[in-house]
Amino acid sequence: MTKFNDTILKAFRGEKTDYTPVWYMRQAGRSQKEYRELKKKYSLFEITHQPELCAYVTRLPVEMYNVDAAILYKDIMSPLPAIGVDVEIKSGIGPVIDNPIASLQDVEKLGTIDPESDVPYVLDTIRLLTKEQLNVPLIGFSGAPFTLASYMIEGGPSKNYHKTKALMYSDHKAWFALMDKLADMTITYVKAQVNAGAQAIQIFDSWVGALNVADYRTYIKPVMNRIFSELRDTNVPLILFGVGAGHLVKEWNDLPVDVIGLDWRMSIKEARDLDVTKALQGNLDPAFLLADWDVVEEKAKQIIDEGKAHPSHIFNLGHGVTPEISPERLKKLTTFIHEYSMK
Ligand SMILES: O=C(O)CCc1c2[nH]c(c1CC(=O)O)Cc1[nH]c(c(CC(=O)O)c1CCC(=O)O)Cc1[nH]c(c(CC(=O)O)c1CCC(=O)O)Cc1[nH]c(c(CCC(=O)O)c1CC(=O)O)C2
Repeated sequence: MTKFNDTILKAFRGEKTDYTPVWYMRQAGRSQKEYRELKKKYSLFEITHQPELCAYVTRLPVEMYNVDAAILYKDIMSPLPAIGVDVEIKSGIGPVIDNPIASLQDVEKLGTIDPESDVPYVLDTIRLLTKEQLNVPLIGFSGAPFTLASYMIEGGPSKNYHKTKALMYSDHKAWFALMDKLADMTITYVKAQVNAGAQAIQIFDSWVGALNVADYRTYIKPVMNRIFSELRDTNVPLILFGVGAGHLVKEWNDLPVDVIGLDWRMSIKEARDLDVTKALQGNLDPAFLLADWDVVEEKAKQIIDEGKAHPSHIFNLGHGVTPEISPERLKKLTTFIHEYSMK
């Protein structure tokens, strides 16, 4: 195995690096033909329950694109069955939950997670990857309470989160009990991933941008503060990411996180102009990867240049790789980022 490359860990910690490190959200799976072949035989949950296979899927993009980190192949829904949520991933729909949360009684029925007995395959995959297979860091992850709750209350993906917000606004007891249960689950689950070997953690609060700043402060910030404060003890870098959450970055900058992940709606410079001091991760709109190469290069240069104005930037997309993006494009982009940022 070649020498371990810890460049991205330095960038996560806010240190200057020789080049801009890069990884892509949803880099595993999606457009790779090796993965698509596997998906004809196995569902996401079937892959994640088999550590050798799951490690293979996690490694594929590292080997194919030469990215600076791996992210464990699994879904933000993966820990939910352990606490009593009947979740299924339906093709063409996404996660579907048969027993949605509607009241405090529903919240009280939720259990707790014991990672070693509930998700041993997740921990075994991490051990396999970090002890034997990878020469770059492995990022573990969890969904955040608001984003997980949105699926648990709506019963599946949503456009407007009306049921979620209705519960949040009208039943404070149920809402805060749910946030606490999901925070406990997240903390225990993430700590287990770190103990198994994960070297950084991303918390996906993908849909929290649906809230305004005042509601974020009232209903979400305290629980996120608790999660990150408790996770600080793990000593691994902590990344927080959300979609359409530019209006929340000042709030995020107050939290004990190391890195803020931006989607493409707010530039790196705009975030810096708001006095965001944390390391920044992002933020090429994945749609660029379907455009002509010179357009991609132009935009990537701008992002790298803006990132370099401050010690630490980690290149990423503004959200996940989509299935139609070609692996060759991602490989070319990675090489370009590495070479251009070294100049
Ligand atoms: O996004 C999709 O693929 C559509 C369905 C969907 C899933 N989870 C979901 C959604 C969105 C929604 O419906 O609200 C719900 C979901 N999963 C996830 C997030 C966080 C985020 O991306 O902002 C979210 C919420 C936000 C979002 O949809 O992007 C995280 C996730 N899913 C997944 C991964 C792992 C990976 O892609 O390597 C990861 C995270 C790690 C990473 O960024 O790499 C994997 C995943 N989830 C899912 C699938 C489809 C499985 C199948 O069809 O059998 C797949 C695999 C694939 O894309 O080929 C199901």
